[in-house]
Parts: sequence; C-alpha cells; structure tokens
Amino acid sequence: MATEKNISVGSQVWLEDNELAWIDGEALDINGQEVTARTSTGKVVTVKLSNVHPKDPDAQPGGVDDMTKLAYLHEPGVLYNLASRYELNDIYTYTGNILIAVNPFAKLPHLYDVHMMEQYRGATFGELSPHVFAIADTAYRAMINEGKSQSILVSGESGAGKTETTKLLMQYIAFMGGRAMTDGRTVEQQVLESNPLLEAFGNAKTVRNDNSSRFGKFVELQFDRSGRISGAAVRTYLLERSRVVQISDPERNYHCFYQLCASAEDAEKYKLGDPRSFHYLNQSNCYELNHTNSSREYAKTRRAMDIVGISLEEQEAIFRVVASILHLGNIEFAQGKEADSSVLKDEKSKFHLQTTSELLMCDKQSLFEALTTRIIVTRDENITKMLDPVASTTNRDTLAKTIYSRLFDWLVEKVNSSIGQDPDSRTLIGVLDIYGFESFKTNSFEQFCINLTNEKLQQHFNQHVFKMEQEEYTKEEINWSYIEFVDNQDVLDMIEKKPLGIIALLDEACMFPKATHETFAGKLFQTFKNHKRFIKPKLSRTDFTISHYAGEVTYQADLFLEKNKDYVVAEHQALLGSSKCPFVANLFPPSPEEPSKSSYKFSSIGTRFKQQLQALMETLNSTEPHYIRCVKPNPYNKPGLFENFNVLQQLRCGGVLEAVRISCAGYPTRRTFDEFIDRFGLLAPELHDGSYDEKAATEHILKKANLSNYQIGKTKVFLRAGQMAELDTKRAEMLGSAAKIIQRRVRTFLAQRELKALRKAAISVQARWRGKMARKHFEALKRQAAAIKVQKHVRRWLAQKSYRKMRAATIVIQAAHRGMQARKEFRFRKETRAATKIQTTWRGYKARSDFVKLRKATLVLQCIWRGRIARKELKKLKMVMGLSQSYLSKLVSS
Ligand SMILES: Nc1ncnc2c1ncn2[C@@H]1O[C@H](COP(=O)(O)OP(=O)(O)OP(=O)(O)O)[C@@H](O)[C@H]1O
Repeated sequence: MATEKNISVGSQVWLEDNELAWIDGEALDINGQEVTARTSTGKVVTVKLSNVHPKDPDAQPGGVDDMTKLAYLHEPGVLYNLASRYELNDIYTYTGNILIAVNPFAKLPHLYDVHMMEQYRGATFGELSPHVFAIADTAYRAMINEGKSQSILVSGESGAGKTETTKLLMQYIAFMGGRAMTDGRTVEQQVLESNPLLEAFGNAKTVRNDNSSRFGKFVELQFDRSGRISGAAVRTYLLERSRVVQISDPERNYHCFYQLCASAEDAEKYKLGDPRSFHYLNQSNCYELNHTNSSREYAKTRRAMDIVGISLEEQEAIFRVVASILHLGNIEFAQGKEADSSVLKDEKSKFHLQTTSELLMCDKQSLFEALTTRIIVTRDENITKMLDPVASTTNRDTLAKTIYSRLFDWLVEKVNSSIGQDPDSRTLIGVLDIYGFESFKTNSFEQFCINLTNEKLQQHFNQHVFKMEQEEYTKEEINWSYIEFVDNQDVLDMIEKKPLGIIALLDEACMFPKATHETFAGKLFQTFKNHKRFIKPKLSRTDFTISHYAGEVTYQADLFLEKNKDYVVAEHQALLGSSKCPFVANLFPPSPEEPSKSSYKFSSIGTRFKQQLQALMETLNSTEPHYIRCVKPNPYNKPGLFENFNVLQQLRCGGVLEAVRISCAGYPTRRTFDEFIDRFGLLAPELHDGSYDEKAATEHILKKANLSNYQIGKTKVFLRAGQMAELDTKRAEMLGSAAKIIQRRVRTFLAQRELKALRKAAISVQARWRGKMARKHFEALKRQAAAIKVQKHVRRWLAQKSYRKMRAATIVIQAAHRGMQARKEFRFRKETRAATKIQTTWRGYKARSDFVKLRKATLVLQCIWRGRIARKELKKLKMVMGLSQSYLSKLVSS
C-alpha cells in the first residue's frame, strides 16, 4: 500500500474530472504543483498535483474484494474498485470488516439461496467472496464463541438497499439459529413475517424508493444458551406521521391504504372504493406501484397478520381504523355563521363524518365537536373556542396522524408480544435498519432528526473504529502514529446538550405560547453565533445551517415547532378513549397525568427521539458492532448504472473513505495474549513445554506463521487487516489435519473393531456353515455309503444273479456239454461197442473165416498131414485141437 504521491512522467494516474469525478490517464509533465496528463479519452489536461493520484498499473480488471488490498488507497482507487466489481455483478466489497453493498436493482436469486447460506456457514471471514451472509455468520459465531451480544448496523441513503439487506441478514440468522415452533409458528418465522406487516403500515413510495421505510427499525433477536433464537423484539423509530395527511406527486401514502381500497370485499364493507376519491390519497397522481398488485399485497398483509398472531377481530378493527382515516380526511369544512366557526362543507362531508363515526364507533356529534372546537381550561371555567375551517382542517389532520401513529405503535407492540421475549436470554443480535444521512433542497424537522441519528451512529462508528483504536494503541504502548479523524461530539453537543442545545431550545419554544419559528431561529443564531458547526445563511431569517460530519445541511425552521409537538388533543383523547370499539378505545388509554390546563398536552418529539436514540446507543455500546454500508449506484433505481459522483458522496457520508484509511493504517484485529494463545497455540505445539511466557509465545506463533508488521502491546497483540484470516486459515489447516489424524485413528479403531466383530461373526458363520456343511457332507457321505452298500448289495446280488445265471448256464452248457460228451461218448461207446461188436463180429467172422480157413487148411493139412502122418498128426492134431479150443473159448468169453 502506498498513499503518498509517487508520480513521475509516464506513470499512470487518476485525475480529478468534472464529469466522471475521476478519470485515468498518463502523466506527461510535472511542473511544480501541476501535472499535465493525457486522459484515457485522449484529452490533454493540466491539473493540480493535489488532484492527481497514482494509478496501480497492475490493478486487477475485476477489482479486489477488500479495499484494504488495494495497492494505492485513495478515493479514485476505492471508487473504481467498486465500479469495476459492480460491472461484474459483484455487489459486495469489504473494507476491512465493513461490508459495502451496492444496490443491484435487479434480482440476484443465486446469491441468496440455501446453497449459498450453507457455503457461508462457519466459513472464515474473508475466505469466500464478500457477502451479507458472511457478516451475519461472523456476528453469529462471535456471539456463540465469545458469548457477547452483537449488532449489525445497516446504513445508507433511501433506496440504497438497507431493508433488503436487513431481511437477508435475518434470513441467514434464522437459518443458523432456527428454533422450535411456538404455537405452530417459529419465532424466526414470526420475525420474518413481521416485515411485510410493518412494511404495509410503515413503508410508502417516495421519489427515491418505491418501498421506502418511513421509520427506523432495530430488530433484536434473542438467543438461548444453545444458540437458538428464543425471542425477538422490534423497536421502531420516528415514523413519518406527516405522510398520512400530506403527500406530493409522485409519492404515495402508506401502502396499507391502497391495499385496503383494492380488497374487493373489505373495501365495500368500509365504504371505500377508488383511492382517487380520498383526499389523503389523491394529492398525488400515483396510485399504483410497478410490478405490484395491491389486492394481492392486501392478502399478504392479512396472512402476515395471521402468522404474527393478530386475531381476526383485531384485523377487522385495524382495517376499520385505516378506513376511518380515509373518510376522516374527506371531511371538509366551510365557514360557519359565527365568526371563526366551522360547519360541514357539504353532503359528502356529512356522509364521511357519519362513516368515520361509525367506523370508529364514536358519537357523530362528539366527533364533529372534537374537530371544530377547542376547550380552553382556565382556573375558573372551561371555555369552548370555535375553530375556523382552516383550524378545523388542521385539527382533523392532527387526529388522523395521531390515530395512525397509535395504530402503528399498537402493531409494533403486538408483534413484540406475539413473538415473545426471552427473559433468560443472555445474548442477542441486533439489526439496525435506519435512515441514512439526508440533505435535500428543503430540509425540515424530519431531516433534522434523521441527521441527528446519523451523527449519533457516526459517533458510535468513530468511537468504535477510531477513538477506541487509538486509545487502545496508546494504552498498549504500541508503535502507532495517530490518524486524524473528524470528531463530531461538538455537533452532538450543539444539538443535544441541555439547556442550550437545539432540541432544548426547540422544546422551550414549543412550551412558550408566544414563540414562533422566527423567535426560535433567532434564539439559535444568538446561542450558536460563534459555534464552528453552526452557520446563519445570509439570505434567510429563519433558515439555519449545520455543518454535519457528512456535509452542510440548511434547515428551514418554519415547521419545527409544529412538528416537534406530539400533543394529543384532550377532545380527541376523550372522544376515542370512550369509543364503543374496545380496539379503538385501547389505542387511547386514559392518561395517568392530572388534567392539564391546556387541552393540548405537549410532549416533545425531539426530546423523546433523543432519548430513544440514547437507549439505542446504550444497547449498541453493549454489543460488538458490525457495519454494512449500502450504496445506491444511481438515483434512477436502474440496474447496471454506476454514477461516480453519487456514489462518492455516499462513501463520504457513510465514513467509508475514513474507514478505509483507518483499516489500512491501523490494526483492526487485536487479542489478549492468552486469547491469542488459546486460539492459535496449536500452530506451535512446541509451546506446550511451558518454557515461554505469554508474550514470547505470542510472538513465537506469529513468527512461525511468517507474519510481519503486527504489533505486540502490553497485554494484547495487534494484527493488520487480513492477518487474523491468515492465521485462521493456518489454524483451520492444522485443525483439519489434526482432525484427519483423529478421524483416521478413530476410523482405524472402528474399522478394526468392526473387522474383529466381522471376523468373529464370520468365524461363527463359517463354523456354523462348516458344521452344516460337514453335516451335509456327512449326510451325503452317509447317503453315499448307503448307496455304495446298496450298490454293493445290488452288485453282489447282480453278480450272484449273473453268477447263478452263468453257473446255471455253465451247468446247462456243462450239462449240455457233458450231455453232448456223454452222448458223444455214448455214441462213441456205442460206436466203440458197435465197432467192438463189429470188430468182434468181424473178428468172429474173421476168426470163423480164419478158423474155417484154418480148419480147411488144417483139414487140408490134416488130410495131407493125416495122410502122411495120419496117426502122428492125428495125435498132434488132437493136441492142437485142444489148444485151439481153449483159445477160442477164451476169445469168446472176452
Ligand atoms: N440485494 C438486493 N438485490 C436486489 N435488489 C435489491 C437489493 N437491495 C435492494 N434492492 C432493490 O432496491 C430497492 C430499495 O431497497 P430498500 O427498500 O432495501 O432500500 P432502503 O435503503 O431500505 O430504502 P429506504 O431507506 O427508503 O427504506 C428494493 O425494493 C429492491 O428492488
């Protein structure tokens, strides 16, 4: 970062420009306190050195997400950074811890869906792109971690996007701290639903915003110990009452009037109709809003009333009162017979008086008298004073404003009592959506109060960002060069101090019957003639100028006295306090005070507002603040149009430029040593041996984290913007890896345990399985064995059978064979016997033949032999014959 002017010939520069505020160019020549340069549009210009700033040649085209990262920190750098981001629809940018939100005037739903909320949940600040959710998350986590209440201050001019931003903040906080149901509706649902309800009654179309909140709002979300939303309270500030009776083109009255006129059934019931026929609405020609359907909005308002817990009877009474105000506004007066008296102007007025009294459930004549007379209470008697038509009309408008503001206060109270407060809640997150600094052509009491609010908030901002910073640095004795800032305590004293502050003088004037705005202005000139924040304009006797922190504003004192008086006319009080409608009567409870001498009971709006602001400041001071500065990029509510002058003015008024300076120059983050070590000690585990003292340990951690440029004080460490985030990232990494180790171990342990269990189970299953299988196997074996046995039996049986068969066959064969053999043998034998027989026969034959032969031979021989040896041979023959006979007998016997 470098803020000193480091400009040389040829360097890139920013030059002040009448059209664009700042234009870029190249320095051509430097001549003492003047620089000649060629602008990017080609023009050669010579400007004062004080109106030239160096331009970062390496600047990223899409800008940086935190202004404190800009290399050159100055007005054009900041402006063009926002412009180039806006061009890319990056509407959010940080300035240290402050979020700048440039209104896109276009729906960007992707930026706000649940997925986005999930992303920002618990994310380190600065880790993700700047976002309204990041601020809400930081506040929520700080509340949870540190147990300290938080506040988020949303500021900006009308139409800059405060209310939208507030709604987003609440949505995110409800997302984080959503809670159990009460009576069928969650607390956060009721809080969120109170928005459309309060918008219907507190918002109106203005020149600058179609849905402009005409009141300030501080929503306090209460949390229980576990970080859940346990209750909520809505505090409102300074509703613009004058709008009820007076509007100018092209603005509108409060939305609820148009919604009721558009609701077919109810409009008829309350004798309403076209808004053009009602004086409080037809002072402007604007009746419709773009892209808005009033009857649908009416249904939404009724639904919101249901959710918030407003009963149907109450709803009926509310809209009856709203209708009565419109009819009241149509009651016109004409000069009466007596001087300074009024009568109803015409039949129409009679009708509206009648309808108003019916709707408010009060007596018609009493209503007429309350509008046209005033009772002056003196010591001796009550004098009734007639009012002329002008005074009666003013009186009528006063009544309308009073009824409406009481109704609005009732709604706020009802919202609070329905949602419920948590008396045990220790922490809260407050979201403040309040009007930004205003400076118009004509500035009246409203602008005075609004600008007082902004002075207060600026002081709070100053105290927080500047004063406390510097005091702290001094106390901690760190090396720090003081940064000058504009302290606005003197303006606040001038406005608030008693007995000679502007508000005190105004109250005094209001209570003094003869005082006028001229005497009031004169008193101011006299009291503050030497005050450096007070200027008396030359051309006016009743205007006065205050030099606010954001610039000079000239106020017209004309209506200050009138607008500061919050009196309730005693007649009005009496009339409506005795209404037959309990709701209306309840809006006007009897005053506990003694009856005053005057029928007007003065109470100062300025003083009450001052007290409200004081109470708000006390609440804010007890919380840790977070700031969101909303910026309106153009006055036409057009998307994509970024008007430099317009934006610069808002950056100045919102203290953004000062904050940029302090954020960069100072040390936006600090922690006591023990807090720091507690948080970041894990970055240096070696510290656990206890050999360092706290200060040395802190330094050791910072050195180990490679940080430089920090400051070590007496009890605290002071860090530059972004260093905390850097440390947090390192811590997150460390915690992440530690968590991974633990997870790994736990997972291992769990896995092992599971594995063991699984193994045991598997073994048991296996054992059972095996047992079953074994049994099955055994059964199978048994069956097999049985089968084998059967088979064996069968086989044996078969074998036996076949054996028997074979044997039988064999026997048969054998038998057959033997038979055959026998037969063969038999045949053989038979044959042999036959042969033998034959042989025998043959041999017998042969023997006989031989015998015969032999006998023949023998006979021959014998004859021969006998012849010769007849006697010898006879003897031999006889012997042979004996032998032959024995042989033969032998043979025959064989
Ligand atoms: N984040 C956003 N995204 C889209 N549109 C937005 C956003 N913020 C604001 N707007 C648009 O700008 C309009 C004006 O915003 P909003 O009503 O919040 O302004 P405001 O600052 O509350 O004004 P006032 O002080 O008049 O009430 C919204 O109606 C909406 O159209």
